[in-house]
Parts: sequence; C-alpha cells; structure tokens
Amino acid sequence: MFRRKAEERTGSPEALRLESVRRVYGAEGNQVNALDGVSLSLPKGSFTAVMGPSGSGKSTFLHCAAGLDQPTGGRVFVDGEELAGRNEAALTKFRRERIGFVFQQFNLLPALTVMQNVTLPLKLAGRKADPEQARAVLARVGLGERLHHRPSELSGGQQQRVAIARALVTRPSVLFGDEPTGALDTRSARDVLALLQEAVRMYGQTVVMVTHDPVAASYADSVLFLADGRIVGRMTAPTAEAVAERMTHLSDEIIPAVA
Ligand SMILES: Nc1ncnc2c1ncn2[C@@H]1O[C@H](COP(=O)(O)OP(=O)(O)OP(=O)(O)O)[C@@H](O)[C@H]1O
Repeated sequence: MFRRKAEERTGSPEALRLESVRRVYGAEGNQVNALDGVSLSLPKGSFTAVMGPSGSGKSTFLHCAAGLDQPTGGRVFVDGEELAGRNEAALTKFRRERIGFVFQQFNLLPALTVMQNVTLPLKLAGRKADPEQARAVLARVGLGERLHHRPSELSGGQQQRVAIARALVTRPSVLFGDEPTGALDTRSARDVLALLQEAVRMYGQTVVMVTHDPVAASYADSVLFLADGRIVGRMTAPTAEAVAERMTHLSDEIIPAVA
C-alpha cells in the first residue's frame, strides 16, 4: 500500500517548484528580504537538505514552500498545483492531504497514544483511519510494539519516529523537516535520517529538510545553500566534510571581517 508512489496521484514529475519566490517582512523603511527571488524544481523521490547561516531564510523558505506562510511575490507549486488562490480552509485541506511536516520538537499530542497520534492526520483529512495502515507505517519506523504508549513513555528518537510515521501516513507529496534531528543524540539522529532516506529510496517519498548539521545534510541526495535569502549554491552527492567546508566559506562570504 505504501509502495504507491506520489507521481501516481497527478502525473507531475515535480514534487515542488518555486518561481522567483520573495518574502519581505516588516513595514516600509524597515524591511527585511527574508527570501529574495528563490527558484527551484525538486523532482519526486528526491531528498534535499537546505543549509545556510542563521538568518539566511531557511525557515521562511520551508514555511512558504509548505503553505504555512504566504510569499510576498512569486509562485509555489506542490505536486504540480499552485498554492496561491485558495482560501484558508482550502489551503488547510491541501496541506493535510499533500504535505507532511516534521518539527525539531516532535509536536506529538501528549494525551494521545502513539497509534492515535498517527491516525489523527487521516481523521483530520476526512479519510478512514485504517488501523492496519497506521500499524504498517509504525512497524516501518520500528515502533510496531509501542502502539498504545504515550509520547512521554518514549525516548526523543522514538518520539521523532512517531512524528515521521504521522507525517508519512497520509502519503504526502512532500515531507518537510525543520531541523528534525536538532533535538536528538547522535545515534537517534542517525536512525531518523536513515528512516527519511529509506522513505525516499524505497517508497519514492520526497523529503526537504532544513538542517544546521553537515552530517545530517550528507544523508540527502543534494544540498541547497541559502545566504541572504538567495540560493547561492547546490551540491549533489554531498559528504559531511564537503558540506562543512562549503558552509565555512558561506559564512566568510557574508559576515564582514572585523578590522
Ligand atoms: N516575522 C518576522 N518579522 C520580521 N523579520 C523576520 C520575521 N521572520 C524572520 N525574519 C527575518 O528574516 C530573515 C530570515 O529569517 P529565517 O528565520 O527564515 O532564517 P533562518 O535561516 O531560518 O535562521 P535560523 O537558522 O537562525 O533559524 C532574518 O533576517 C529574520 O530576522
């Protein structure tokens, strides 16, 4: 069931497309160009890491791409469909059906069991919350034995794996991760990254992940580098060393030297 690839939904080969996306914050005279004309196309079944110095626009990029924030200019397409031009209710519906989100702090509902957390997005999307489907995705993330536990009874790594199961259960067109390993120890982080990689390689999922960690970025197929709201570089088949090296130079480029 989970082998059904996203492209079967619309036939579009692109999971995500941004055309000259801009996001300006603040009133006139005091404006910040958080995103300054970002264009990209990510194919289905790709795993992309987004890196850049603090304040370079990574969160803004993720929020605009996932329909959580509205760009000031430009266009965003998910699975071939433009996000703009929908009212809030229609956008929420689109997000529930097509977009998965994994946060640094897991954001599980503490009063619900693992199983209930994972079936919730299906219920919210008005789909039948098939327990078999939820069990299958939880088995995939290695938590088939913890269905009736509450988040507080799990380790951080296990909680993040529940969050990934919850994001995958609707078979989203794109799974966005905002520092998904930022709160985890090295070993749990590796497990979570391997899981994301498996979702891409075995199940054709598309993943876009913001991270500060060159090791985490090395699990992706390619890395986009942001600086001052623009894409300033791209690296395919990244290694942690090469990413760290590129990041060092990025910081050199934008932080003025102190005399
Ligand atoms: N709500 C807001 N109002 C005004 N400026 C904002 C707002 N949100 C972000 N910014 C500014 O936009 C720019 C990009 O911010 P963003 O949070 O996207 O960067 P980031 O790369 O995610 O940073 P970090 O790595 O520190 O989380 C920054 O200069 C930031 O100060």
